[in-house]
Amino acid sequence: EDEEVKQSLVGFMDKLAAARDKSWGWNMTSDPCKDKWLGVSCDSQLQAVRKIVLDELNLTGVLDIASVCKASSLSVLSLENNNVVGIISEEIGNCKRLTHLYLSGNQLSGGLPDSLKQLSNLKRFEISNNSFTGEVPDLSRISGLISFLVQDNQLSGQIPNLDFSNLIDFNVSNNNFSGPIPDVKGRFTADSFSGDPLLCGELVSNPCPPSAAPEASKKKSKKPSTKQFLIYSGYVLLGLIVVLLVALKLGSRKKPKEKKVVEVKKKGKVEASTSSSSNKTSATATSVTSKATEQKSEYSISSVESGVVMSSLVLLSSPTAQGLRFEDLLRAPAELLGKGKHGSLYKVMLYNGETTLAVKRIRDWSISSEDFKRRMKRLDQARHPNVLPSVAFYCSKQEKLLVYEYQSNGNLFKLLHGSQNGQAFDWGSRLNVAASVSEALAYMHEELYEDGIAHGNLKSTNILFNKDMDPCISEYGLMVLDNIGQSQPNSYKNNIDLGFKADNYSLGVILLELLTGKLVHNSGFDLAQWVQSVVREEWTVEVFDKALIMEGASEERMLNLLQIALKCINPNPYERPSINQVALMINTLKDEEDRSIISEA
Ligand SMILES: Nc1ncnc2c1ncn2[C@@H]1O[C@H](COP(=O)(O)OP(=O)(O)OP(=O)(O)O)[C@@H](O)[C@H]1O
Repeated sequence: EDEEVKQSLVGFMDKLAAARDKSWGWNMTSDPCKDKWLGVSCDSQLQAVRKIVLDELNLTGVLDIASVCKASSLSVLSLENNNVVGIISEEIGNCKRLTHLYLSGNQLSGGLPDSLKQLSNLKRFEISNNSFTGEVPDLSRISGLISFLVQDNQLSGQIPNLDFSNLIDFNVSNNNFSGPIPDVKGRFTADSFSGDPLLCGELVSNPCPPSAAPEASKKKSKKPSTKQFLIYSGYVLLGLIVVLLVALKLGSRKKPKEKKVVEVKKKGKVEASTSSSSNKTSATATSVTSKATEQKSEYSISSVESGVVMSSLVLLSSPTAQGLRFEDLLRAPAELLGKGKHGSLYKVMLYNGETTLAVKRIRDWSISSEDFKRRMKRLDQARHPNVLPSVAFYCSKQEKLLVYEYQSNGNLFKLLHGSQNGQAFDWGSRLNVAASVSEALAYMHEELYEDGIAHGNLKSTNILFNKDMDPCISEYGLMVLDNIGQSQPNSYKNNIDLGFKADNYSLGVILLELLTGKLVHNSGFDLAQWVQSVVREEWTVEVFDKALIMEGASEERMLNLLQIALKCINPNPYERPSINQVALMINTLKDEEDRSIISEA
């Protein structure tokens, strides 16, 4: 770990247990990951602290959230059944990757910070048996929450607005909650609400007074209306500022731009010199020459060649693209990374290597410019932390360019099949990838179903690792219809539903890759067929990657994941489960895995 993070962690432990056994580690002369501090688990790739589990250790000190959240990769914090005092401070919002917070059975107090609602990855929130007071912040936007246990505190206000169809554990009993019990979709019984005398509803056999609901909604509707008014005025103001800025920018750029087009026209072609040995294409300013013999930059556009004024680069909402101009892309040194059936991918270094982008050039995509633009803008709205967004795009009749941030940590294919510099890709990390990818895909499917935009080309080379080594699905929605047929031979190209079901199949194949460590296709070998035949012969355990067996990964959970994968690759698309179901099943498995690690620790 980073020295600074280490220092914060030691500070966190100093406050929890000033006098502690030396054998725990937790000091500046050792490393939390390499020297295995008590209760600490690390990410095998990043060597960064992922889990801190310090249950039942008689800790009597103060909880220092600010320090522990300096470990930015922290996903699990568990201090159950100690005697820790203090509060959950606002800095909890810095624990961006936190998925599991277990603080039940302590003497924590104070209100719950508003920043809790920023923890978009949170799955389990368990703080029962403490002395928390006040209202619970609005957690309705944390879509992945599956456990919410806050019983035996002094929380008040209305029951928080959660997605009850997603929750597996829920308990608000023995608090001071009041008002009507929401529709829990038949998933929870009266036990979850007992000991809150001010609650009303059928479940607790305490009918709500007829005035209660309208009163509550009256009160509610009054508050948001002022709030909404402020929000809307904010939007209008923001809109005006943006329009003004754009107008100013356009005004200031107009003249030089016209000049540039004339310049390009005069010079004829935009040229680039290509170094044949390294695939490197450099299209620097000096290479803009009129020599007809030289090759055109791979991603320079035909409209320039034919002298037609080019349409400009459309910048999307990512800050990376701010100020990016099409000319910048044309002039920057570029390296060809891959050339597929439908397009090529370039690594482009801008501003002396300050920014590195990946530019996908797609040819022959029979989509109208309008549809393409609409699609790109729609994709820009559907954002998920595990989906790589496009930062800009360019569209002409002949070709489309899509610009992404370059991810330097490689892709899932390389991690599984390439040389890993001796680093193991362990079962926990594989399950993590499966859970994150399936969740992200489920989110995108839900957001984009109405628009009929599936991924269309999901495979392990399209799962990239970002700087935190979190998996990110790339090239979502660049579906060239042929590709659906490629990943799933029986699909009917024009049917949107089948497009989504094809993603499902592709996800199943990725799960098989994670489980077997084998290539999807290899000189006549077909992974899906092979796994199905081995399972038919009842030699199921034979399919698993030897590295996983050696590591002692749970056979039961590997078998469960295999069952999920087999459901996804069902030859009948309509019998495949939805990605939402798949994500839920994988997350339950991951939770079991996390639980087992916590109980082992
Ligand atoms: N934004 C990115 N940052 C870094 N590497 C990327 C990025 N996007 C793609 N890559 C990598 O570049 C290589 C080439 O990508 P490309 O998309 O051309 O090929 P592919 O994924 O194998 O095939 P397809 O054309 O079917 O998508 C792949 O190894 C891919 O993982």
